[in-house]
Amino acid sequence: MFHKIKKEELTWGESLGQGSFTKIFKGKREEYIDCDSHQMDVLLKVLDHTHRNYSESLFEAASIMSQISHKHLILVYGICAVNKDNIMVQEYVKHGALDIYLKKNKNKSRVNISWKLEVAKQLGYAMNFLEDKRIVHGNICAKNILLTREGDAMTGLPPFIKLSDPGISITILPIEGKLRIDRIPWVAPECIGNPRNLSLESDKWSFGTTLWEIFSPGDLPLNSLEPSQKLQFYQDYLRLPAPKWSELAHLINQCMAYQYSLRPCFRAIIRDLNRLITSDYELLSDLPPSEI
Ligand SMILES: Nc1cnc(-c2cc(N)nc3[nH]ccc23)cn1
Repeated sequence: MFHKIKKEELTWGESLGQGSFTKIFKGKREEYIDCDSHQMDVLLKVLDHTHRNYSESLFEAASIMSQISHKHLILVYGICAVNKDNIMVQEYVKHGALDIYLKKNKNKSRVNISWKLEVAKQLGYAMNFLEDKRIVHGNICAKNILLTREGDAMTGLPPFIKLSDPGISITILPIEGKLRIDRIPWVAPECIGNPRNLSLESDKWSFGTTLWEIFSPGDLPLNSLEPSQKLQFYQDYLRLPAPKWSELAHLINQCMAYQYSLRPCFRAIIRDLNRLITSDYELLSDLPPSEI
């Protein structure tokens, strides 16, 4: 299941904010290797004990990911139980979540089309790895993509991302609450009525929404809609505003097919992303990012 971490190994640092049922802190973990002590930066994800049933879901999701290792998946070191709180100890990823990073670097030349395509392709590799292992993530979105390396266009050094754990699964979120509706348009339509429809196919829908996020200039999809309007969006089989780059729009719409059996596998998605990378998108590159 999980490696048990002693609280004496951990030093608590600054608060980095909070998720739906979690508080996150930067920290350090003292590790002894061959009698030498090593301090490493870690992220401490605390689940407040008032939501104990959510904690099982949080740790179950993370434990699935910690049983596999891939360069584009977050590393979970283990769990530390302190008093009634459960703390997940993860590797610390220097540049944080992609959604914040995209907003902060909206008009920076560094975050150009090839940068975004590279990030999308790396996410595709992580998802293809999970698909091959028949592992459903369940919460693919820019907020759960972490940036290990910003990359440098001058030296041609690409960015490097890691997919974070999915956090609380929508199968746990109560339908009466608006938390599940709030996840529209990331959560696939078939999962709104019955979250147990969460599947490898629903991850493809979320990948499409995340592609849209990566290429939109820091906007959130359907951000202006009320929860009831978000539901209506699915009932009317509507689509997100298409980016001007028609090949990209086509790939996003293929992933976000309402008929889940029509969504492409990640091997095909990676092939299509490679085609976008080699296409003459240079023609687009003189457009401002918001025009893609
Ligand atoms: N596994 C993770 C997850 N998030 C971070 C992170 C890094 C940062 N620079 N600012 C942040 N603000 C919030 C979270 C965070 C780091 N590692």
